[in-house]
Amino acid sequence: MECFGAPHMTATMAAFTSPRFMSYTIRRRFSLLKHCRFTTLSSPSSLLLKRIRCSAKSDNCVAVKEGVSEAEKEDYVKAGGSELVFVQMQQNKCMETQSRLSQKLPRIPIGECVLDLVVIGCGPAGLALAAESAKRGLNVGLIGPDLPFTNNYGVWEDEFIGLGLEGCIEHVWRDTVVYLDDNDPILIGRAYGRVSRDLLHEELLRRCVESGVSYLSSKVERITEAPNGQSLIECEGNITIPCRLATVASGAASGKLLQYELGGPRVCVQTAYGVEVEVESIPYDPSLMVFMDYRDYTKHKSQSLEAQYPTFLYVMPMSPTKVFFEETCLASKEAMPFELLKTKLMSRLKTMGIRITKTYEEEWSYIPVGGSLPNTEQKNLAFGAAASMVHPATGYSVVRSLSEAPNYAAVIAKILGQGNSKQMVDLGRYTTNISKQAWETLWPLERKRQRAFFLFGLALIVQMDIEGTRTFFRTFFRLPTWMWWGFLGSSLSSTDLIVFAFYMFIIAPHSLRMGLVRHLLSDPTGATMVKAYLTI
Ligand SMILES: CC(C)=CCC/C(C)=C/C=C/C(C)=C/C=C/C(C)=C/C=C/C=C(C)/C=C/C=C(C)/C=C/C=C(\C)CCC=C(C)C
Repeated sequence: MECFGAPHMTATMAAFTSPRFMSYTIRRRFSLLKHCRFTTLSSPSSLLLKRIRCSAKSDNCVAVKEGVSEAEKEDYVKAGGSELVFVQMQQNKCMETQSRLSQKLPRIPIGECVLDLVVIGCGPAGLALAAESAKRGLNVGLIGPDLPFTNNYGVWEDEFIGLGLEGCIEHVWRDTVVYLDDNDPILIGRAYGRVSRDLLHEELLRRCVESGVSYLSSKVERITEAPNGQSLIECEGNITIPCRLATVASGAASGKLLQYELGGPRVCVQTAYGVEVEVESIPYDPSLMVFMDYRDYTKHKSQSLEAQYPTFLYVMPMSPTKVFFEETCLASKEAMPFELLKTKLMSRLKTMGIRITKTYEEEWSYIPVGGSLPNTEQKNLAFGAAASMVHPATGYSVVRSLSEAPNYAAVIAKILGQGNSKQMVDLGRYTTNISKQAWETLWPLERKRQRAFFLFGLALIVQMDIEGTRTFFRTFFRLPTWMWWGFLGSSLSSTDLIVFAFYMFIIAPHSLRMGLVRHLLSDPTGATMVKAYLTI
């Protein structure tokens, strides 16, 4: 669930890149900006440009399969595609609906004090953590580009109610449905909501204002450590902000500010292409959200596409004729090309007899899943996707970040409170150890075990063909509700996950059982999972 679009000219691209990860969302909006081209939300890098390219001539964004050379990158910059253009464009756009952080939050006083905590990144995870930390009496600064939220999140309604954020849900479906084949659909019995990115932004910003967070609209170049143990946040424009602790919450692109464990599992990718459209009619019940439609719409006409990248349709009917469709590849080793996703979506809709009469928005989504954990020996902390908090087997993360922010903030406040600022300044090493306590709160052994299990599941999913995927999810959704609800919400303990695994094994058809055992014995994630469970 996410972004939007523009017709002939506007292409916005929110991109997050790092040597380790790359994540981006590209939006087009079909009405407003006329002269914009493209840029990245965070720093453009050659890695990003290898994957994405926007045509400066046509002003349309296209995802490209081939790499983009440094020379082409330079040509692009010469042609006027600068980060600044993008940021301005984003800001012009967001001003329609979302407040600027810099309008509502006081500016970080530069050169006047040492902040307790700097949170880098202004997405949901960053805002939530900044607000929660300031609420606990810390002097908190938030740093990042003053850009709007571009994602439209989909959430289980009960989880958002639990966070006190139900007011940010713009549409609720009383139930959710999964189609795996032409047999009976599976009714999940759980209400699903579409989060309004505007309302969520407003609410989290309000919490920052109320708790006294200060703000600097800038891009962080690096974090260094002063001899006295302070962290120095070096921002563009030669601005340096000293603080006692820094937490990076700038998404999966935070690689240059953080260190990650070496030799971890490879990063896989969840890709999706979506459109919000007006149609003549839809063959779905508008009161139900379609979580996954894995039905064979090609009727075997397009075997190669299905075999290479099994995808499903994610559908949010907003009314009997207004609907959001998203063709989604749950996870693959290599990113599924966006053009292919789009072709599949259009061909699926055509086969289903769905005629689009108007397109409101278009969205591309790229979410890295899996990969390594941050190195918990480092002094700088992380939160949200930067801290590998994205659920490896589903790609969901916002609920986990929002729900863990209060506890994480409490631990940060506690450990900063353990040493007065003199101790912290004098004893750099002491501060490092203090960070370790916070890391262990985020990634205790128990969480690491759960994650090892999810990574095992992710490795299993990416090797399945479409038929295997259908069999797998037929089994998954036959588990007792608490099990698969808990699995999707990351709330099963590592012991629960063992029960989950055995249950799944027992009810699985023979072919899947064999697959599970083979995977356990042969895939490296199987051995890692067993090791994680044996570590005490
Ligand atoms: C923008 C945004 C944010 C977004 C966009 C895109 C989209 C739309 C997305 C969507 C998504 C979704 C819907 C998702 C979903 C997902 C799911 C459902 C998932 C699930 C998963 C599951 C799993 C992984 C499981 C696993 C399991 C296992 C691993 C098991 C195991 C077992 C065993 C091992 C057994 C053994 C035994 C013996 C040996 C005896």
